[in-house]
Amino acid sequence: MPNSLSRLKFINKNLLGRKRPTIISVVKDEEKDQETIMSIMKEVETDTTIAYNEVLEKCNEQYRSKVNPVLNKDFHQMYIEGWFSHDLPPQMSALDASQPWMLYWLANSMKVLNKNGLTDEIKERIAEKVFAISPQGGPFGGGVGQLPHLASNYAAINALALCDNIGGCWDKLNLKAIYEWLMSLKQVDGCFKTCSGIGETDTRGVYCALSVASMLGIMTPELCEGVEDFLISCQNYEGGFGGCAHEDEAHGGYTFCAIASLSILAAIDRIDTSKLALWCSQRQDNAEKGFCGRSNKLVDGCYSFWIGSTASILEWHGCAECVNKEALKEYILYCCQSSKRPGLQDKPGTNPDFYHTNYVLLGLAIAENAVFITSKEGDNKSKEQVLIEEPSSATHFNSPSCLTAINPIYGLPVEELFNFSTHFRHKKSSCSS
Ligand SMILES: CC(C)=CCC/C(C)=C/CC/C(C)=C/COP(=O)(O)OP(=O)(O)O
Ligand SMILES: [Zn+2]
Repeated sequence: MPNSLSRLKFINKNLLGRKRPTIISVVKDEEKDQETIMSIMKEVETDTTIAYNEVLEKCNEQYRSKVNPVLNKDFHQMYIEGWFSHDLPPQMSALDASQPWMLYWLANSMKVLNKNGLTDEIKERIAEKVFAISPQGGPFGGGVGQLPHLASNYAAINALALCDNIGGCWDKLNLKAIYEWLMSLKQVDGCFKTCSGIGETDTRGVYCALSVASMLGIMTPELCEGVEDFLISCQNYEGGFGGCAHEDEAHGGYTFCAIASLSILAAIDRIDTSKLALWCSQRQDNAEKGFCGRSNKLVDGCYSFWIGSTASILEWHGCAECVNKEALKEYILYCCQSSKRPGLQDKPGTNPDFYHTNYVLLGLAIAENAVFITSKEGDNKSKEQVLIEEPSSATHFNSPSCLTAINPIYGLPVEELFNFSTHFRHKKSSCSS
């Protein structure tokens, strides 16, 4: 035993870099049956179990303390208006490479809360800021003088989609430059590098590339070549998707990127949807009620969108409801907002931020606003196409919080997405005629 303990300590310290102490329990030979081992497992206390119990206690405090809370819409709207009308404090300089993200998160949160909430003045300022980053009309980096990046380019295009073509800003986009840049990032295995030369490759990049290309009407067979196969290879034994191929750990964020991309490619039927649905349902626990992003991790409000939209897309494709939307709504209303500070948060006791405000609101909008798509007879359009091209043929059940209807694939309001993509479809057909 002393030998094996010191060997374990050596492996942990030098090979795995773990800081936690190793706990060793001696099991007598006659006790070595399944049950004894199970009970030892339950008794082990680790940083993970301590953190889990602390979070659960904080959630329970919220569930005990309030009676049927509602979404405090005016309060959260104040949060967004406040950030649109003040300079960012110096401690937010860490977000310097995420400027288009901040525009998208804030503008989108406002639209979800109130479809008329963005003033023309704010829309003009958003467009001005986006085109200051790339006066050539894209592709876009995270700020002035920064290299174009798939994630910031995605956020910049989404932010512009929320601006109703103010000042003709949609026509300033350089579709040719964006398309050629996307093609230059393509890799032989079907995914995309996030940035020329130094970028990483995973399902996030694929989603950012396909989302933008499909909205701008610049999807081509060349752009999509090998993408489906790459995405399919990211589904692992758990049923969810990792960021990379072949058994990378399944994670809510990467799973959303894969499933939304496969949905854009109308290729959902090429994956194991039942296993994915089961994995999604395993992300939700009866106790906390919200979703976690991966096995044995903590509940977090942003997965209300990453997992919630994955579940919605699966439902469109005939899977039974695999998450408990009522429980999720409770988590959001009880645990992701506080009466002390406006904005939405990850979990009780954390601070609200732009990212969580957007994704918690999107998660609530999707959970409350079921969208059913009915294809017309003889119509060979995919459900995704129907929703983008003819949102009026989708039925929306009004949400109790009266939130704007959201397209789960794009994380944008159905109406704005329709107007934006229609603009580019018309442009394309008038150029080719
Ligand atoms: C459109 C686009 C680019 C989407 C990105 C989606 C994505 C990958 C989201 C994951 C974000 C996240 C909270 C990671 C945290 O990992 P963690 O280890 O801190 O959190 P965990 O403990 O919840 O896993
Ligand atoms: Zn989060």
